[in-house]
Amino acid sequence: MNLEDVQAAFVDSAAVKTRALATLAEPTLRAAQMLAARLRDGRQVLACGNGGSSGDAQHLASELVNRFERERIGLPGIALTPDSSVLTAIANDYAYERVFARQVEALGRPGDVLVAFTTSGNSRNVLEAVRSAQARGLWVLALTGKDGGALAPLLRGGDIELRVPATSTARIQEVHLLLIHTLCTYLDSVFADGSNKPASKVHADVVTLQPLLPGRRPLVFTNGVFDLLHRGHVHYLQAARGEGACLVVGVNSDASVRRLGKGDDRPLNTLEDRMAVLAGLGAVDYVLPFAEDTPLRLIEALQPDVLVKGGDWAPDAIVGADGVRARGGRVLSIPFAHPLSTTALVQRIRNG
Ligand SMILES: O=C(CO)[C@@H](O)[C@H](O)[C@H](O)[C@H](O)COP(=O)(O)O
Ligand SMILES: [Zn+2]
Repeated sequence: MNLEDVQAAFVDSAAVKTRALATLAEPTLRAAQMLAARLRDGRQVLACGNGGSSGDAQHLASELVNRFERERIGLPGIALTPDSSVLTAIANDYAYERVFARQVEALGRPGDVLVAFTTSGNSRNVLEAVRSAQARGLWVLALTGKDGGALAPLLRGGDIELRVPATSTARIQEVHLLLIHTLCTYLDSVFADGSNKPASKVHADVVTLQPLLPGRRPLVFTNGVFDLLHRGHVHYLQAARGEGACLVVGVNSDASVRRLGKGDDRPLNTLEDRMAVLAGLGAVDYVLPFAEDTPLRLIEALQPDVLVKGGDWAPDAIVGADGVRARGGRVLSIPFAHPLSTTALVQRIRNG
């Protein structure tokens, strides 16, 4: 090896990073957002890989538990690679393929994250870990390379693969380290205010909510305008929450409220304000908007176990009822125990 070879290694590494920029910037941001949302929600990160990738798993865990570039709270990151007693026991008593999967089964809880490092996508113990993680309701973030190997087709809808566009294991690993640091920079920005406040209840889209839902079933969904929150609303939302383990409320966007014909000046409160008020209720776990006339898209994406409407809706008239029932779910109409309508309230205020 001469000086030119050394220079070529630098140039090659830089070229791979430049190529990766084109394909990986957007999914890396999405992965960072998912990771932050889960950590905010009290979930933990497990990480695994072989050889250089085992170092990556430990590198990530150390930066989560300790800190990265800014002062922030410690975050729960566990590398599944460094405990030789655990590794040798599992490899000896079961098989080497099981060394990570067994730990995922022992330590992982629904909603946690598995970060799987494999440049080929073919390490069998990493594949087994991914299968175990999926079976337990963990979200999988896979850092791969080459053609994604056998791991890529294993991944499901919500999972994310960051595949480095290169074939050399070393070059792929060099980008994996960049990805680790980029994820950590994002986590710094989220947690550096010293806060460990829980995940925001308000979501702009179902995509950021989805990762927080594993382990939160039966999932209850309801929807409405909630322009001026009154006692009837609060009572029915509490009753709805009582039907399951998690209540998601879909809220009509301002334009979608205007299309309901409640009056030219409605909604009185903006979508942002209406969602913030709902998020303040203990009964409400998550709030997200829908811009269409009906919340059907949200219902199809969330697949609730219980679909609820407040007031005098006949269950059969509730949008999405057929799909929920077809999946074995329940559809309920919860009458307002305190029948106050926002429209009537507005009228009374206007009339003085
Ligand atoms: O660090 C290196 C090569 O740069 C090696 O230790 C490399 O990580 C090992 O060969 C691994 O077993 C490769 O596994 P994988 O990336 O294909 O999952
Ligand atoms: Zn290496």
